[in-house]
Amino acid sequence: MDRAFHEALALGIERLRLPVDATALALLERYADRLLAWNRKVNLTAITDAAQVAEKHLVDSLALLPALGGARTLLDVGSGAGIPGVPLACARRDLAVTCCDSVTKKIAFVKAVAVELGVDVRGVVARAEGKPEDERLPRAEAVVSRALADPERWVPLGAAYVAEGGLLLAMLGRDADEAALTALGAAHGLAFAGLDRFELPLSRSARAIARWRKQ
Ligand SMILES: C[S@@+](CC[C@H](N)C(=O)[O-])C[C@H]1O[C@@H](n2cnc3c(N)ncnc32)[C@H](O)[C@@H]1O
Repeated sequence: MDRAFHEALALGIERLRLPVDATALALLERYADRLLAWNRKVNLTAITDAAQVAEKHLVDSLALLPALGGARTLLDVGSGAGIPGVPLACARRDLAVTCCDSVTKKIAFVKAVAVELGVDVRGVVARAEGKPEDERLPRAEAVVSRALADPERWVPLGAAYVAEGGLLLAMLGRDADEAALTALGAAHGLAFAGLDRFELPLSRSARAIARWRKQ
């Protein structure tokens, strides 16, 4: 990967004060390299510029690290090429990650890259419809999705996969509204646990991460 990739990754990690060690940096670089290599044959991402991959895929995923707390299992619903699940597994090597997507070729990439990197990521081809047992999907201590659905659809769907006492996470943009998110969670048995706003340093894109706890 080129210098712009390394600078974008380092800047994001520094600005957001993310706990990413040297081993994780090496794994993240290999993940980005494999993503772009596969992307020449299989359509996995519209982003092909290395610095943008660093910021919009890697840093955006790693921004979830503080929100995960002590969770030991993570389910990423609609992971596509493994985003955010695989970057999180690179940084938190004690975390058991399941990536699920309804598209077989995307999960084929997730499985291949997990073996190549030696990270704890399981890929499952499934269409998540809120019935974890029928879908061979786990109930996890943290459940997340990126770019899958708006909060009104994601909260009821994602809540079905959260273990008792676990966290549901939503990756949102500028419009995130704390009062609406609190009410939405309450309607589905979730206690609102916080909204963290930040900005991606290069693109200056506004982001927010919402957290709810299953009671
Ligand atoms: C816009 S892509 C986002 C992919 C990835 N999370 C990212 O941020 O790059 C949405 C993905 O969700 C998958 N998807 C949509 N609905 C799904 C469902 N109900 N269960 C599993 N995967 C789903 C699609 O196949 C697609 O790969």
